[in-house]
Amino acid sequence: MPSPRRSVEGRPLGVSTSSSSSGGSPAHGGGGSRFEFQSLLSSRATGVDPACARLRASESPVHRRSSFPLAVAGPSQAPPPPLPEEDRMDLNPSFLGIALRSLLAIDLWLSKKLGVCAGESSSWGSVRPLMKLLEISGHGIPWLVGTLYCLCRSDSWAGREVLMNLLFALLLDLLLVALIKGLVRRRRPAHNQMDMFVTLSVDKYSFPSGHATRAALMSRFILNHLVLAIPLRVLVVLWAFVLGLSRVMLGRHNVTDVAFGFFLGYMQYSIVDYCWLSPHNAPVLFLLWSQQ
Ligand SMILES: CC(C)=CCC/C(C)=C/CC/C(C)=C/CC/C(C)=C/COP(=O)(O)O
Repeated sequence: MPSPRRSVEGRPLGVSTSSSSSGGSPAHGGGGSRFEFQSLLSSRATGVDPACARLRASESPVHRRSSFPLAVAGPSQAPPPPLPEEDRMDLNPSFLGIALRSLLAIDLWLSKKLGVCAGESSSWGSVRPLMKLLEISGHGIPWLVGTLYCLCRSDSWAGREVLMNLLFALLLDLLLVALIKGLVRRRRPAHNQMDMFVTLSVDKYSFPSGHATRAALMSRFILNHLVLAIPLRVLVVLWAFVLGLSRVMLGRHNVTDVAFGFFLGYMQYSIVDYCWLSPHNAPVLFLLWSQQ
């Protein structure tokens, strides 16, 4: 009977070629050798060095899971059925889980550190009124009211077209943010004071930041449809960035809420641009509005 080499854990590391060719007498619990025999055969068939294949197999958590019980089980116990190849996919969620948990921990730690205006007594508490002013500048209501007002006052078709699309962009943003907030249901940071100006019911949730989506969407919209001097263009980008930062400083959001909000707002503009409403593709809308 061939004597298999063993690892320090007592697991068979492989069987000799002679035992393999003669069918392989189970060296340790029967099924363990068969498992090794198969891995050696497959490595030879693919032209891989058997030593490397054995090492990889013994390092693989999939292999470890199936071979460990075999090493301790008695010869009378039947080996568990071999794990299907696709079972290796099970490893990804745990690795992804660890990565996500680490990212979440960094996010929470950084957000708490940056939440310097979360309360009046916070280290930057004196800047809080300024941050709240910024909050109003990115709120949905002033933007909606302002757009509707300009739409009523506009006397050119070109102006009406741009404003109609701005209104569409704002409504799309409200809808998408409410939808994602309702689905994800991530709570706002514990250090946040819920003293925001007019909120919807989903605004008790923080992912994504509605102010960040609006900031990215509006700044992209303005930069693409308003002819502005360079300093004003820089100011628009700066406003969007500082508005996003102020959400974390006020303790309203975690960093990832704002980062995803910027990304979503940027993508929303692409949707608006793609579906651009004009008297050609939405004549009813423009006719209805001109009759107001
Ligand atoms: C006027 C028209 C045509 C429609 C009104 C649509 C509507 C339901 C408007 C509500 C606006 C509103 C209350 C928005 C909430 C904005 C807000 C507080 C977002 C939260 O931002 P966050 O950064 O804290 O996530």
